[in-house]
Amino acid sequence: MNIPFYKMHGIGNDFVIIDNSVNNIELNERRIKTLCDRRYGIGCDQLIILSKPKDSNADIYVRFFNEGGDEAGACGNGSRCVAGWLHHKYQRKEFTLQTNAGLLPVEVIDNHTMKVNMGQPRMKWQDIPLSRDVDTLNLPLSGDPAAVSMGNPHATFFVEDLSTVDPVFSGKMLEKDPLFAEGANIGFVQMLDRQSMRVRVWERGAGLTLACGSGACASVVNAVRRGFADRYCEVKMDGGNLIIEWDEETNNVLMTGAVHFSFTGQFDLDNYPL
Ligand SMILES: N[C@@H](CCC[C@H](N)C(=O)O)C(=O)O
Repeated sequence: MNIPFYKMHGIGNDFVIIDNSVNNIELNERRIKTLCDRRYGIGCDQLIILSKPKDSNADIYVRFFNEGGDEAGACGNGSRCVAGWLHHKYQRKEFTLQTNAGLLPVEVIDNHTMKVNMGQPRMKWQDIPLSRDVDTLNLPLSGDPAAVSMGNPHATFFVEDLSTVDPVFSGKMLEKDPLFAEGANIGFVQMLDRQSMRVRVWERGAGLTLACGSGACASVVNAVRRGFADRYCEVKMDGGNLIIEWDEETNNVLMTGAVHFSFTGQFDLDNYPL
């Protein structure tokens, strides 16, 4: 059985998108891992499954799976790519995505630029979630990171010089620290000035990616909380740049950046056994 898929990326963070409202394929960890595997499958950082929304205010229900097989509540770049996919299909300028982290309004700026409202950051230790009651602005870990949830858990390390950090070594070690009840995405941030920063993120369940949208949001939120940044920042990642705005009135975090279709195709479901 041949299943259509769409390969997209948001500044290098790449996704395989499957419209399951049409196909209804059965998913399990093994099948997800195989689809995401760059050696044997199509290959991507995250698999995105679209289906009919349960909420009548939403246009589509979106689920994100890391290449490791686990499900994530939020994915910023993935949400922007789904906005690009919807725009391509329906030629509208506004959509609402239903995700496991809530309803996310998206705005089409132009054919390749999408703005997602990622909602309000959560800073209480239980909401991140951490495994115990600690100050989320200064976690009791070496390097003094700050934690926040953008619908998924993030820890942000502020460093003087990003070129001295090995995000693979440190990320691997920290992702599953017992302080993070459900693991965490580990971000490393070098402030350039109050409105720009360089960021690299070791993603939970996916490793070092070229960009992480929710990680960019978390970096700006934590930089503002620490007094390092203004609420409007350019975040420079290995794959490109994002504009992040943390709105003072609504407390929502807005993310704007480019999305691109890489290719579309079909895969034979029989090669992806359950
Ligand atoms: N690439 C993403 C985040 C994907 C999920 C993350 N790895 C997690 O497990 O929370 C983004 O752009 O936000």
